[in-house]
Amino acid sequence: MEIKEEGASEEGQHFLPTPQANDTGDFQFTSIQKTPNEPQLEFILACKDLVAPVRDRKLNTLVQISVIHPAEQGLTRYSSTEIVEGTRDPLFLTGVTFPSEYPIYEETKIKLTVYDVKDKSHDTVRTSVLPEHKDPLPEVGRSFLGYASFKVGELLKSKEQLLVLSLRTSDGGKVVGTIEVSVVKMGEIEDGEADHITTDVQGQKCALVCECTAPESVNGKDTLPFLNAVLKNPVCKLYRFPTSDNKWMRIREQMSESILSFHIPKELISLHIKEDLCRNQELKELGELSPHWDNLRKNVLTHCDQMVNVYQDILTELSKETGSSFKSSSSKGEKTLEFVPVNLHLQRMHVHSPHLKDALYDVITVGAPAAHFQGFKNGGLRKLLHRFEMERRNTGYQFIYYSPENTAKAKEVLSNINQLQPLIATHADLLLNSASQHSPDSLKNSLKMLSEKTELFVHAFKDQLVRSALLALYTARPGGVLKKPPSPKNSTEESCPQDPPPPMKRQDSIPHHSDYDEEEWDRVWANVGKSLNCIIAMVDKLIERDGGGEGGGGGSKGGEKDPSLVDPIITHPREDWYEQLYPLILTLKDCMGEVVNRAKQSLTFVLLQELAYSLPQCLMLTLRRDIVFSQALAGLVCGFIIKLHTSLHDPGFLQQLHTVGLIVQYEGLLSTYSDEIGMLEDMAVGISDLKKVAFKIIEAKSNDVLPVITGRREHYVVEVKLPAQMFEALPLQIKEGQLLHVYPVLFNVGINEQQTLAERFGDVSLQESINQENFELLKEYYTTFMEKMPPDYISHFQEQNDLKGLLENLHQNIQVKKRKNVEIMWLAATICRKLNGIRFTCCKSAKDRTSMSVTLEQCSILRDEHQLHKDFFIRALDCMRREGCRIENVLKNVKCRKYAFNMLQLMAFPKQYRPPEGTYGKTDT
Ligand SMILES: O=P(O)(O)O[C@H]1[C@H](O)[C@@H](O)[C@H](O)[C@H](O)[C@@H]1OP(=O)(O)O
Repeated sequence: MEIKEEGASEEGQHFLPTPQANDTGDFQFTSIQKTPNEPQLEFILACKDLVAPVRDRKLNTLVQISVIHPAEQGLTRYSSTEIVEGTRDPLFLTGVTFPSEYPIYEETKIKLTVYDVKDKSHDTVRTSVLPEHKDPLPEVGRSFLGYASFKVGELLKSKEQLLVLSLRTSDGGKVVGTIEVSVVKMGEIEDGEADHITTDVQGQKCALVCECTAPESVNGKDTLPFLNAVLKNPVCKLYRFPTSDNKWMRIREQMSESILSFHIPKELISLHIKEDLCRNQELKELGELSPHWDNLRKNVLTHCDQMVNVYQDILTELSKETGSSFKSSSSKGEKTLEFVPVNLHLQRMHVHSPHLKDALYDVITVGAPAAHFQGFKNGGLRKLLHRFEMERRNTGYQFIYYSPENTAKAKEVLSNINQLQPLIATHADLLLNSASQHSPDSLKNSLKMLSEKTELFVHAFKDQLVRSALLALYTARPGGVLKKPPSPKNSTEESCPQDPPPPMKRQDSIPHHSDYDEEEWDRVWANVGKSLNCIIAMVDKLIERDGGGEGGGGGSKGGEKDPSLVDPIITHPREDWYEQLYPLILTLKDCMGEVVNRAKQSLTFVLLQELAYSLPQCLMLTLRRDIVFSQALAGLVCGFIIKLHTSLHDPGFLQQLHTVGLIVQYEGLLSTYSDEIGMLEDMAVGISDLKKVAFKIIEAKSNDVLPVITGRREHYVVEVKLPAQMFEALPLQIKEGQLLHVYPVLFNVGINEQQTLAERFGDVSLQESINQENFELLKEYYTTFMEKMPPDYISHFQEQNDLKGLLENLHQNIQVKKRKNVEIMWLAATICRKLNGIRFTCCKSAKDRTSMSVTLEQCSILRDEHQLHKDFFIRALDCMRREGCRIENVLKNVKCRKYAFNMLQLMAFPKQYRPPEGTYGKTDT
């Protein structure tokens, strides 16, 4: 068949197969036998004896790979190799990979077109995916040398899965060299596995025999279906690079988006709505207040109700985005997508190198969590929150100042009450149930549970804040102040609502009122404990008299019984336990109800104070913080799930997970200049807020594997589901639902031209203090890690890693005032990887600077951990930046295959962060 390049579309579309792409119509095609979730076909290319159109011209060649689907005549551009310079026998380091989802069959035809590139700066100026051209695109800066084509089935059935094809001119006549196509299989155990292409790589003779050691199943293939439920639209790229001992390593780069980008924000917004509705209800139930406070409450409620509507509208809009898994950089300012992280991806590098175990290196790349729609004119959260708090502390009246810690405490106690009260009621009912069954063992167990929960409940109120809030609320009640007639201010307040409000009450002069009976609260509160003791005593007595008294009730504690309360109990042989216990349980519930009532109202009054000051501003700040947190959380959950799945078979990791928790390290590339200062301020708070998140692993009971979030702004629990088989293999502590903690740290180093301005004329103190503060956090984590992990683990760990040295080095680099000190990022990332942590890289859009950084990190790992040949470091870097996943990321975001840098900008970049010629330029972002 004559191949005509009809309707050739831009490379890169292959990773987004349309539904039609899978539709084979009436035709029956032969599927390729494949390992689940592994690419269907991967091959590498080399040319030999290429004939230059002009004699003596040195050839700079690349191969463009196109696909002709069997049911169609048209040709789809699929990918390209890198340009290999100055040789007639180019051996390409960039290979070709067809992911498992790609509609490829044995009948699919592959066309390989070889070009001679004359001007590299033009080579990647293939900008748009949209226009469809009838004829081959006029190739600026390159000329056609020859082409060859083959059917996938021919390659797969060929001897040793190798084809040597003649390259012909476009009229199909003249042979202009040969091209070798060789199938590769990553990570498969093959004795004496060999590459068959022998050639000279840039004058370096490579022993082209890959002596692959049996690789471990780094993919955790059994966990992949589960992981694939959250990862979507993978893009895969394949490379082979020489090692320092002249062997080959193979690298597969993969980049996937995640449906968590949208799922987590939706979950979170629903929780905010629930939390705020509940708070609004509690404000309404605060009871009668004096006119000043009542007006304040009305005002607060009006605004808070409006705010709930705002969240509801956003949720409605987001709910329309069913199935979405990617927010592009160009949508970062869209109001309805504010809660969704920008350009979130898993960037994975799978390395298969001789003599070493296969290894996976994951980085989550995402735009810095920031409130783009609200903008950065007044800075970001770090500054805004600080300023707001200072103003609140120092100005105004009309409200009582409670510190942010006290406000947070009030929210925590309220939430504990809301959780514990129904729990205690349930356990009390279970106790009655056991009593009616006359079962001593079950009675003891129920009592144990009831005692534990009630003790927690009583403990929740052991706080001075509740006392002071009770008094404050007392004085805010209409009757509360009237009891003290001598105060004219107080008496007028009741009769004359228009009068000026009472002066602000400072926290350092916590409300005090002589008529207020502080001990009343103590009595109410203590009654809960007392009524529990009555129940314990009664259970002990019932069991004892039943003849089963081998040790008393499960919950009783020496000295805690109040005999005066137990004595009046009249008992009978084989008495009705239910009847004996029922009134005591009723009393417990009543006492608890009383405590809950008072505490709830008083703490809600504390929350009223928080909202009362500078109301719209306060709510906007909360919204901003929620937005930033949502973006950060979506990334974190994605990172956590991926980490869990890839490390599930590592007992050391699992132990670390439940004894120490996980370090989560963020690399920021934002500059401390102009708007990006605000972004960094948002990001710093968003990441720090992730401390409020804990994970819990639960067994998946259905096909719905999406994580579930519970909690409220002060504390969230993310439940991650695992299939039964995997769940069973977990350590007991994790299976029992122990909360798993994360320790986020952020290190930022601005690298662009804006950072140059900041360093010369601006201020870098924000970056300095963030790095300093986060270094302390990282050090704390390391100390806990060393303390909590078992000694034999630690001694082995220390043999392998000099973490102490790395930390010292990082500290010195943070202290030293060196411009664009990118060593900080390398050290922080290395420490994170060695500590089994979750890695993130962020810039404004996670598109350009992030791409430079992750590709540099990947190649540095290949150099340091997998003996990448030192002469190939830059070539490997250029391959990844030119034809790898990250250029596809740029294309996905801005529909243009160019990093958004210009020459001037790049001159300001540290050298290793500059992309190769022809891959950057002006784009419409
Ligand atoms: O992915 P980023 O590095 O945040 O993209 C920047 C790019 O670095 C910069 O050179 C360019 O001028 C744009 O500002 C890019 O940001 P966009 O958000 O506009 O893609």
